[in-house]
Amino acid sequence: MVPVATDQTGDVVLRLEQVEQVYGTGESVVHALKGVSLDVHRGEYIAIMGPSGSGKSTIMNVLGCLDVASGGVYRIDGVDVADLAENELAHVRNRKIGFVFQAFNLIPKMTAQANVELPLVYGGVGRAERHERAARALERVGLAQRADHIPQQLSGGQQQRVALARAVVTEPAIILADEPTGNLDSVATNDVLDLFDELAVGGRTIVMITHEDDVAERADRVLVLCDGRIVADRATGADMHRADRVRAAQAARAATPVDQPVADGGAQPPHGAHAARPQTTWLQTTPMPITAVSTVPVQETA
Ligand SMILES: Nc1ncnc2c1ncn2[C@@H]1O[C@H](COP(=O)(O)OP(=O)(O)OP(=O)(O)O)[C@@H](O)[C@H]1O
Repeated sequence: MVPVATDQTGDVVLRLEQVEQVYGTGESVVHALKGVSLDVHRGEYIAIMGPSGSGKSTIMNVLGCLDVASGGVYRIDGVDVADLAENELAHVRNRKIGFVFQAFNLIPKMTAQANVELPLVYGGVGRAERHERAARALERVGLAQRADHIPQQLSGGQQQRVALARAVVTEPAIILADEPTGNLDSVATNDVLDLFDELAVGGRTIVMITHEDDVAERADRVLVLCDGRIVADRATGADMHRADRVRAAQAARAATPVDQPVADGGAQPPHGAHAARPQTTWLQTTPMPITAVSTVPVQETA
C-alpha cells in the first residue's frame, strides 16, 4: 500500500522542494538540477522549455519516478517518494502517470489495438475488458478505423495518437509528455495538441517538455529551465479559451472523413472507412478500477 500523506498540500499534486540531480563523480560530475522547487496543481497544464542540456528530461524523469533525485524532496499527492519502496514506486508510476514520448515507443509488430492494450495486459485486466477499453481509447483519438494497423502503416501523427491512447487507457490522473510533437508536422502537432486540450479540460494534470514556443503557449503555464534552474515561470492564459477550442476541434473532427490516405506511405483506408469520426471525448471520464498497470514503454523482445 502507498502510505497516506501526513502533510497538507492542498491541491498540489506534484511538489519539488530544492531538488538536485547530480550525475557522475570527480571531474566528470554534472549538476543537472541545482535546487529546483515547483508546485504543480491538480488539473494544471504545464510546458517546460529550455536549451539543450538545461535539465528538462532530468526533471521529467524525477517527476515520473523513473529516476530518484540525489537531493531535495519530491512529493506526489503529499507523499515523499523517498519513503516509498520500489514496488510502491512502481504502483505510483503505473496507476497515477501516463507517459508520452517523442519517438512514440510503439511496438512495431503489434497492431494499434494491441499496443494500447499492453498496459492493461500488465495490469492483469481480462481480455474482453482490455479489448473494450483499448478500442474506446482509440476511438477517443479518432483512430477506431485503424485499430488493426501496425505502426509502420500509420503516419507519425497517427502513431502519436495511438501512443496517447496507450498512455490514457488506464485513466491516469497525470500525463508526462517528453516532446510529444517533436517528430510531427504542423497539422499532426495541432491534432495531438487538441487531444491534450481535451485531457486538460477533462481534469488531467499535464507536464510537457517542448522546444516549440507555439506548443508551449497551449499550456496554462510555461517554465523555462536554464543550467539546472527554473529561470522563468509565467501563465499563458491559454486555459481561458480551451473549452471553446475543444468544442471547435471536436466539431471539425466530426466533419472530417476518418481515414485520409496516409501521406508518408501508410496503408490505404480499410473498406468502408469513410464514416464521420466518432465524437467520444475525455471530458468527464471516470477513472476505471484497475490492478497494477504499467504505462512505461516496453522494449520489444528479440
Ligand atoms: N545519465 C547521465 N549521466 C551523466 N550526465 C547526464 C545524464 N543524463 C543527463 N546528463 C547531463 O545532465 C544535463 C541535463 O540533461 P537533460 O537530458 O536533462 O537535458 P535536456 O534539457 O533534456 O536536454 P535536451 O533538450 O538536449 O534533451 C546535461 O548536461 C546532460 O549531459
